[in-house]
Amino acid sequence: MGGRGRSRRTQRKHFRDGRENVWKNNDNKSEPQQQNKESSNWQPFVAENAAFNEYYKEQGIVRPEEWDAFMECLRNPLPSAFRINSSSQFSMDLKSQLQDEFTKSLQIAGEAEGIKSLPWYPDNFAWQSSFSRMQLRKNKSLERFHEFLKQENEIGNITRQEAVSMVPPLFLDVHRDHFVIDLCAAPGSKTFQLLEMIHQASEVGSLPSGMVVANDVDVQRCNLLIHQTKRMCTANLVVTNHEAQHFPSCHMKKNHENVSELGMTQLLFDRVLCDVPCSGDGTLRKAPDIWRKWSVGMANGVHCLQLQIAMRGLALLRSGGRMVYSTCSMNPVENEAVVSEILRRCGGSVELVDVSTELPQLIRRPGLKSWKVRDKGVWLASHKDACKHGRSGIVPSMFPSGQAHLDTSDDTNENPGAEINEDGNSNNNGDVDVLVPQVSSLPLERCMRFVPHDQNTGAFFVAVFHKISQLPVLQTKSNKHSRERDSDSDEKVKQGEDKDVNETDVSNADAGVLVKQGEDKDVNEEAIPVKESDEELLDCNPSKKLRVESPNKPKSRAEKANDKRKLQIQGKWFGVDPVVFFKDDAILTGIKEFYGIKESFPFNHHLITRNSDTNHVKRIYYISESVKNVVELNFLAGEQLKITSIGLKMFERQTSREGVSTACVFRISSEGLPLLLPHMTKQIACASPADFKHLLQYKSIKFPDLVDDGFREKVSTLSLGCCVVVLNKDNEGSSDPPVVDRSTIAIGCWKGRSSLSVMVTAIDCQEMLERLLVRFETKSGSSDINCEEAANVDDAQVKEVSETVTTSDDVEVNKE
Ligand SMILES: C[S@@+](CC[C@H](N)C(=O)[O-])C[C@H]1O[C@@H](n2cnc3c(N)ncnc32)[C@H](O)[C@@H]1O
Repeated sequence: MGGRGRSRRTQRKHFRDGRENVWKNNDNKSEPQQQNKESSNWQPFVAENAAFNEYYKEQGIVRPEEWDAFMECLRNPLPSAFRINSSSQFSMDLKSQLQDEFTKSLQIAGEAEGIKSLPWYPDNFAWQSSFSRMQLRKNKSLERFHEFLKQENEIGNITRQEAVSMVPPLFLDVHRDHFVIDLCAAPGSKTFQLLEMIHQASEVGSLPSGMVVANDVDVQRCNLLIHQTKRMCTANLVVTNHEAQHFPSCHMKKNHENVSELGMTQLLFDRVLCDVPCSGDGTLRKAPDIWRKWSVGMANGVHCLQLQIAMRGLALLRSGGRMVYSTCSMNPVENEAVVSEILRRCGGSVELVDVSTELPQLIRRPGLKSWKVRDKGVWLASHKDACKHGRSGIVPSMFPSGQAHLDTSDDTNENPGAEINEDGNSNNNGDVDVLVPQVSSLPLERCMRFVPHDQNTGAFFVAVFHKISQLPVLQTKSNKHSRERDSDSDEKVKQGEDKDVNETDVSNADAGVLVKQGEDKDVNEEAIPVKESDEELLDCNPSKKLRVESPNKPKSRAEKANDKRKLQIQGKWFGVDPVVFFKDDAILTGIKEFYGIKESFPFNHHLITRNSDTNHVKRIYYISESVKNVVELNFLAGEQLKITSIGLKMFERQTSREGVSTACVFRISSEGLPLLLPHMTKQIACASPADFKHLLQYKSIKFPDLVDDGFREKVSTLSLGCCVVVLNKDNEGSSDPPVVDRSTIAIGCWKGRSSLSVMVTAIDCQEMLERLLVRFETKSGSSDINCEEAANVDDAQVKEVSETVTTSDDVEVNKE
């Protein structure tokens, strides 16, 4: 069924402006220069950075003889790539169009292909073009292809995504029944991919038993994430807004009476994706401003956060589950160093998976076993060097051995340590650390490095972990730092919040202290002293506290004045509408009766709103069984999750400008229609291809202008208000209600007093028209859908859609 995705580009704009388009200013001659060089602040990008060269040559990330090819590739703009949404109704049509039409039309005379499918991506669903985004925008001969990409991306039939960025979800091995969390998810291209995997091969009208939690700390970027994932039209997604390293445990108190009913007591995941924030130098080809900004400090500065996030990810992972850690950075401090520290901290409870036999066509290189750390122009081969030089920001886990050098008291002056200074000259004083960098004994060759010149991509790093058993118990500290943290927690308790498992888990996860593993041991139970070195690591990146509303907090004047919104901030989290199960029996019975929703469809307990005031509910969202369980658990755990978006918009309150009084004020939203239609028995009419096409073309048609008598008669029997028009593909008699399958094409409409109007956005109408034209033309050469009857409909007769069609096109954050 059609009608995927509502969208506008506004929300993407600020993000795009920040990250892309930067090649516009690039002086690189491989791109046409379109910038007005007269503009006073125009600065060419220089694709060169001496510190970058020095750093990566020394780290040996590519062999010396490859260096030039590596740099040459990095200086060239990234070819644009995209993925067909495998769960889209039109996925096969799109694949055919790419294979049959664009592969030929984009072939550069006598040169390589203009587009080709990526051989390592399953089922030819991922494609890469030979053109950069800039070329697509500026080159007239690529206009049709560019329009195709934009439209299909907006609808949700494809996702434009860098090729190597598609790799991490592939190694997660996601199944339909998996609970998956994407801890750093915005802007959401990997979340979208995960959702596709969950939904793959779903029967029409049914939902998978798995679900995805997509989290990001940044509210703006969370909005982008919501915007991206809305295109997927899924009831199996929860978007949250937490610091990943502090992601709540969300488990109910032991012996809670609802435990058996719910079947789960704690929110654990089968799959965890940690696509962590990073220095991003793997994206140099699409963001050449990084050439100017790059410094070693960028990587050193995020190492601790990356580690904390990954450790939290493992704590949230079920035993037996898989976690993928990835960055778009080439820096070993953000990559192999983090992986090594994870392995050290987790002992035998986590292993690095050898995935060398998975996706054999994907070219990858093994992780580094040896590297050095650089700080403020000085090379450091061990933590000992860092101590000698008073480099407090450099922590033991950045080095291959991970070993802390604790005693810095006497030998600082005695042996200032070896170093290579800013000019690259050795200041070595005889300390072998620098000359012979540490070599890790961990199986880091199992990590995967993707370098640009191997398959004309960006650079990426991916490591796959398997959690064998519960992590070693991470303990509360008995020293001054832990006391400080404890006093924070105490304050929270005083403020009225339950001392919950989260906070304790958070500090423990931060500490990441290794102690003996205890079966079924609660993380809170034991207190074991920790080494000072762990304290250093813990403290290297202090994080902000969760912002929790305190019930006893006196109200500010602004809050008092905001009484109208009072009900909407009754949830636990400031600024986030509460998640409320919609239980208004009268409305629900009315909806079920109006659309003839079958009893077999799981309905009543699957509807939620974001408004406690049920009399003024505008939108009702549908949630899958898996998401319902998570919401219920979250309530029982004291609303640990800060949920910014959840579920699939299924019904929207609709008013008619004509003043038509309808028996049901809730219309079916385009997003919800594909799921609901197979379970509906009323308010459905089957249209001939000609009438269907007219509706898409003219948006509103007066009853006498409907071409097909049978369709006109059927429409006359429908109640006033929302209805569904299904395309009668073969133009033959169909059952009533029609049999719905994956190929069924349907649109939401509004039956007014004198006309039938579509309730689908313009872009969805256009897309559907185009797809139908292609399908019908291919099938019969000259088809009904391509008929000229539209010409008989006098344009003057086609008035504007008379009813208010409320399509919230911008990012909708499940707000009322
Ligand atoms: C590399 S991007 C993720 C890209 C995303 N996975 C995708 O494929 O579209 C890293 C994200 O981490 C988020 N982030 C940064 N610090 C974070 C934290 N402490 N917790 C959660 N997210 C964080 C950033 O806002 C950013 O959106």
